[in-house]
Amino acid sequence: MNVVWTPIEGFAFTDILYDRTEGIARITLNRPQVHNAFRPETLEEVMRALRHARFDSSVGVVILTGAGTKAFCSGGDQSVRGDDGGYKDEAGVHHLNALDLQREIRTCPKPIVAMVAGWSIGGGNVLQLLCDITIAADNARFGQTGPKVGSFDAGFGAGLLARTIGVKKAKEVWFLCRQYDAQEALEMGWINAVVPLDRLEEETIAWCRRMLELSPTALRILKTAFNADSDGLAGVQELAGNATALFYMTDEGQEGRNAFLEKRAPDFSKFPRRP
Ligand SMILES: CC(C)(COP(=O)(O)OP(=O)(O)OC[C@H]1O[C@@H](n2cnc3c(N)ncnc32)[C@H](O)[C@@H]1OP(=O)(O)O)[C@@H](O)C(=O)NCCC(=O)NCCSC(=O)CCC(=O)c1ccccc1C(=O)O
Repeated sequence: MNVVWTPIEGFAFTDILYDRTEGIARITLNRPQVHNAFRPETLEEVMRALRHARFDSSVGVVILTGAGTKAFCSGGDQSVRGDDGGYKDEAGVHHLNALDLQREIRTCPKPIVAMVAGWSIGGGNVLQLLCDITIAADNARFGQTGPKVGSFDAGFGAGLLARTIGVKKAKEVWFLCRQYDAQEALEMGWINAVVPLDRLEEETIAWCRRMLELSPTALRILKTAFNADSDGLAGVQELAGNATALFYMTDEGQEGRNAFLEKRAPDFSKFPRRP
């Protein structure tokens, strides 16, 4: 399969690549010299691209991946980890903005697919976990290193992992800091599929194409529903926002607005009171 990727113009990214094919936008972490470890600038760029993909109505699915075949992402770049509570940007300001990206992955109303070759480690593996679907190559290896390098992700990194692979396994992952191959990850329910490395892109595109054939509104609301309970009231807010958006598209919702604008009493009598 020959997929033609077209760069998306208008950005001067240094740490990521951003391109598209059909209705699929692809964001590539592009720091292969450090196994695609992220620094604050990397995460800002991913968030900019993700927001752009979100508001581009011709995009239905987003792929998050890493450059090359050796790594998806090895987490926070330890060489810019500072002593003041975060990772330093080029101006010396400390950030923990992986957490911002985590939330944006969850609240993006379009499915996000992690396409993983090689290492998926530390905060990089948490990003993989947060993606809606993960397709891994047979050379992929997954793990958390926090307790080894003086870090931890006690938010989604622990809680969502426990929901995904079970509490005992999640504790094992974090307490032992072992690495797991793609087949083991698949058996744990950590990822969705393992494919030969040379078919990774083809298979990922096939999964994306399937989602592009389906109702975008149904996928959008299902994504929100999967996150709603673990996001608490913010999750309910998002789910409810979808209901409001749909209601705004109905004659009944529009009657209220029209009556206000026309300075008359609304007439809701023609709308059924469904059982
Ligand atoms: C991934 C490895 C197991 C791969 O090992 P190997 O194949 O032997 O390759 P190496 O020779 O080790 O690596 C090649 C090259 O890359 C450099 N490198 C790799 N990973 C990193 C990294 N994370 N940071 C900086 N540099 C990295 C490595 O030094 C080599 O460079 P040379 O110049 O060639 O020597 C192995 O590389 C490995 O274990 N890497 C480290 C994995 C790790 O511990 N990552 C950090 C985990 S902590 C984290 O990610 C927290 C971030 C986070 O998201 C977060 C969490 C909770 C709250 C807030 C936050 C937040 O906002 O940050």
